[in-house]
Amino acid sequence: MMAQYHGLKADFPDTLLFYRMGDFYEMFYADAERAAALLDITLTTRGQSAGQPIPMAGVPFHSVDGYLARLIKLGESVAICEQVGDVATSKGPVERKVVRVVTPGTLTDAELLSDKSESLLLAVFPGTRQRCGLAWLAVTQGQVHLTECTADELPGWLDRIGASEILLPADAPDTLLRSAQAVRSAGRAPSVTHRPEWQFDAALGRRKLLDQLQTASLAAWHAEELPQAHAAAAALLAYAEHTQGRALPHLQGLLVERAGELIDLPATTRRNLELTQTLRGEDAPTVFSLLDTCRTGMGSRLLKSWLLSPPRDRTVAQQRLGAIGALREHGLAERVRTLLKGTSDVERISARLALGQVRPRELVALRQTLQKQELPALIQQSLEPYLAQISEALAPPTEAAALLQAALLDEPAALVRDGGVIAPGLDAELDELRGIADNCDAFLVALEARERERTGIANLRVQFNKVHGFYIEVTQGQAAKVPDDYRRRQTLKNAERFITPELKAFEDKALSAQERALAREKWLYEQLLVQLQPHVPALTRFARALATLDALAALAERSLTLNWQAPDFVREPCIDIRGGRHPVVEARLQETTGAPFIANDTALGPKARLQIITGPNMGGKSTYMRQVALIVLLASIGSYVPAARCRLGPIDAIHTRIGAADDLANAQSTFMLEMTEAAQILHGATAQSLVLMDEIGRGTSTFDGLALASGIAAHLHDRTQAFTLFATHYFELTEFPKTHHGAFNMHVSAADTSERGGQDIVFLHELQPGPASRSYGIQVARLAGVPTAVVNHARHALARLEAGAQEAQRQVDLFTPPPAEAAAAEPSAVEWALAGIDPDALSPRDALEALYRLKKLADAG
Ligand SMILES: Nc1ncnc2c1ncn2[C@@H]1O[C@H](COP(=O)(O)OP(=O)(O)OP(=O)(O)O)[C@@H](O)[C@H]1O
Repeated sequence: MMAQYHGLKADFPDTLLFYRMGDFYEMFYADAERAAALLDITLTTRGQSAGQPIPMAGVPFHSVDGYLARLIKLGESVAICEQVGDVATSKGPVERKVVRVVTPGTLTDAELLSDKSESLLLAVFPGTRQRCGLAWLAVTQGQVHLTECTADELPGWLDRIGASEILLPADAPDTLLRSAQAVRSAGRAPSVTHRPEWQFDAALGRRKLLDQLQTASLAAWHAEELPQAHAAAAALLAYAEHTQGRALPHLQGLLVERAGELIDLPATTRRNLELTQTLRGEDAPTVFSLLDTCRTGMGSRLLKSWLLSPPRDRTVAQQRLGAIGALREHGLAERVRTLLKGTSDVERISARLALGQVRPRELVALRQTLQKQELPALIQQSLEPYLAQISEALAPPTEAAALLQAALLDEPAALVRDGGVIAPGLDAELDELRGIADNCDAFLVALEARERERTGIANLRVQFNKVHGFYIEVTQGQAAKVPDDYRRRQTLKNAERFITPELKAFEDKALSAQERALAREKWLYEQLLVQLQPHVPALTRFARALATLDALAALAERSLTLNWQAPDFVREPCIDIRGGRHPVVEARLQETTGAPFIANDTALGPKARLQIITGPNMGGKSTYMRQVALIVLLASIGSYVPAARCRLGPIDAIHTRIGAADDLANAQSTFMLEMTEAAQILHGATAQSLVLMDEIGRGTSTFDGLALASGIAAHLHDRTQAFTLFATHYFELTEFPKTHHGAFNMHVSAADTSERGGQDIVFLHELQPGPASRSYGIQVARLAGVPTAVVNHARHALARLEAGAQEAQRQVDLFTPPPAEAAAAEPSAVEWALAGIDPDALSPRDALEALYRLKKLADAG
């Protein structure tokens, strides 16, 4: 047995091997020690090897899911090895096989997956000449995604994809490994798995994709010219198949994603806007938790993917807005949502069906969903084109429904091996086997009656004994009358005992009827899965339509409940918002104090593109800036927005530099992090980007900070020309608009009632034109309970400082650009890029690409 174990383990050196022994999965040697530590299970020993006891640890097979879930969370992978041979006929240890490998990026088990998020597997091929290929998928979805990018762009892509597991070639450079390990998806680093280099082969990948899509060319997907991505796809598909122990017939979609198609949402933006996680790492309250009133898991997952990947092109958003508009009418959204209640997760069930892992109860849930006919009929009533399109895809695959109806009991057992899954009437043999087991006597009585009639022997008897089994007994006097097909089994003094082919067959069946009924059910179930396979693509389409409708209906419901309005998209550059609100803060206020949220306007355009926002702490600056970004994002995914009106021009990115959380894990100081993020924004933002800068520079001394903040504001205004919201505590910056025509001052209002005999400062949260008249830091400190003596001290110090500062400011002009020579001393972006090009090493295609790149840089500069 240990020899068999070692043979199997050799194929999975880095994976925990769960070796099935009776009712347990056992682990040995280092696996046992690791699992015992991770799972807190007992480490024992078994037998000896080279004079040493063999460490062993095990988990019971019936509770394996819980242990798997814990191991996967810890980033481990597990190879499940089952007994596949027949215990009764095996000589030596029963044949065993690894039937599948459970890894963080290839989960399919309903118990291990979250309803609301995908578990993604990503393969990265470092490629040649600085061009990387990426291919990714969720095994529970039907689509492979491809892209190619430069090495510089890679971290951005890794962040956006947020894979649970990343495949790299064994010889991947260290920089790539570090980039992969730096990604955080839901607060966790992905597990990195190395695969042999030869698996990253472009020709192989292309062929695999063609096979998967059953097509002769990838041109229809615009995926022919992506050799690096093909190489990644080769490793991706091979690994996915390897883990599932089979082909993945349901992967029939391909999507090429190109940089420039999506609005850029860097990881910092996703975090700062608290899109799917709060800054503390919780799931709620977030924008997604507020939006997600979907009725199904697949709807929630789709909505989340919409939120995180807003397209730049407005076609999709317009389409969704049209559908939401129609769903808002005549209570259609609510009717749809009522019908969607109780809908099963068709997407995941279809994937598990394709992988042969689906359980009987999932199929019954699928059947119930397929039998609901009201939804397409209801949607059909709407004349809205996108809903009409969805309604067509919502016609359930009736043949699959019929197969399921005929095959399965209404309340089947949880597992096929327990029996009680297949419906009566599907299979005569199973019905008979069950009949025998349930009703052996009745069969024998009926047989006896038939044989008496056939032979004319009135006292013929059908009987059973343990030694001889079933027999037909005829008295000696009547023995001559027996038909030819009677075979003598035993002769007694005054009776003959016979067996007939029919009775022999019955005997075989009866003796093992129950066992055989179980085996037959298992076989029939497998047959059912085979028969259902051709319907998987239709089921996947059906699932997609349901999920889309669910997500749209949720957005429609939200827009009605939260009083949101449809945005307008325009060609001219602008962000024009009337009565904008921060949806999450508004909802929180309503839940807690019941205080109203104060709506604010935003008017940004080419001539007024940089707001300098001042005002007291707690005044609402961060809330205001985030709300603008959220309204832009929500509009871009095709949702209604929390505003009375919103006109929005083209947007290519939302950049944010907010807050000052130390990134201790990466050993970066607050200030270093602040500047790294600022640098990324200054390099990445364009005139179509929205940039949020919250108190940049406060991580260092006043002069340093102020000088940097003014330099950054000037760059964003003069060079980048992005739409910028620039919140600051440096009053000096309120002078900025005087010399920069595209900048203007705004402030959040507050009233200090202390001077009028009141106790507190009152925040009005209203954004008003012009700079704040004064700083309220000291009032806020008093509000927070800082001792009066300290507050008084601070007041005096402030008065002295202000007097000094006025004097100093007269002498320094912060916003004068540096002398021309100093600026020229630094090479421009184009010069930098040129220095990095070696003309002799370029192919004609690369040269052309480089030329385009340089041109773009020059234009941006
Ligand atoms: N428009 C608004 N209407 C009602 N309440 C608001 C509004 N804006 C902000 N608030 C309330 O004020 C609180 C503080 O807002 P916010 O964090 O935006 O202030 P801030 O000016 O950025 O403060 P700091 O400079 O200290 O970060 C919010 O948590 C919210 O409860």
